[in-house]
Amino acid sequence: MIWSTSAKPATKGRVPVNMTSDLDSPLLVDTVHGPVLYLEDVSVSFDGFKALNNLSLYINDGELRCIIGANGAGKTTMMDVITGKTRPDSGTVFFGQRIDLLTLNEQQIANVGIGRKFQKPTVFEALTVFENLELAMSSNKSVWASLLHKLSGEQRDQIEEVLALIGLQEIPHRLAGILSHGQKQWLEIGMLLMQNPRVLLVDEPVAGMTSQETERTAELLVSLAGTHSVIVVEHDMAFVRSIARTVTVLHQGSVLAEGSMDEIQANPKVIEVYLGE
Ligand SMILES: Nc1ncnc2c1ncn2[C@@H]1O[C@H](COP(=O)(O)OP(=O)(O)OP(=O)(O)O)[C@@H](O)[C@H]1O
Repeated sequence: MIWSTSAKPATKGRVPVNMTSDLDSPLLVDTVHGPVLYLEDVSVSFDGFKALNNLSLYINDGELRCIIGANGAGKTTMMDVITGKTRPDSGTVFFGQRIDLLTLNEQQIANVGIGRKFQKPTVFEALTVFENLELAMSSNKSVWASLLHKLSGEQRDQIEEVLALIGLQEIPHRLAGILSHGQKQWLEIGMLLMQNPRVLLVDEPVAGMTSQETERTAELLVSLAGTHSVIVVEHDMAFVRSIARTVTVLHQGSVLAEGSMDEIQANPKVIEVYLGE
């Protein structure tokens, strides 16, 4: 992708790290002139080994992007860089035009609107579906303070809305511990949604799911795109085909190819290093 001068993030308008109070609202994110997420020339080395090698990646507002790549291609490292878990050795990572993610810590990055769903669900098993969502809404309170806090009508509406989105509206009072694997994954996506993220990073969402659960997850992620940008890292190619508009193939820490699933599968470089394995 070629950047026009106006579309490049303005380094002059960087948000300094100490302005945490201003970073609570996802509304700060300015995407009028460009992507919601902008990674350019990002490199990460572990003991001299380049896990990311001048990686450049641009995610548009509201798009659903699938990232694929063989083991060790750099997918997890890429997500770690976006979410502040790993600091790159070099490169630029912006959220919208103004927010330099490399100046923020993990909590601040979550607060400005980048949510991450790890592969393994981490719901509170002893609490109900509803309580898990309630808890996810309030990032600063303790568990008990959150649960004893009286919900406003608006908050209740938000929980009901998310329950419907994740398909658990019939079972809000079921303990999370007895949900199926798929339901736990949806609940965790719901917990992320309670924070109103602008960007959602989702790691292998359908691993271990039944085919019915996989189908339901595809519908859920597709329905989230538009109002959120959704980045899905996934190995299941049939699933990727079922949801993807644009697929990015990572290889040895940089982008090998990008395009529709048909373009990717016909790309000789991709066939050689990944699909042809
Ligand atoms: N903390 C670390 N220390 C040393 N090497 C690391 C570390 N994290 C990742 N690597 C190496 O960097 C490379 C990229 O790893 P990464 O986990 O990003 O790949 P991946 O595409 O997510 O792979 P997978 O599909 O297996 O999860 C791998 O060779 C990995 O061994």
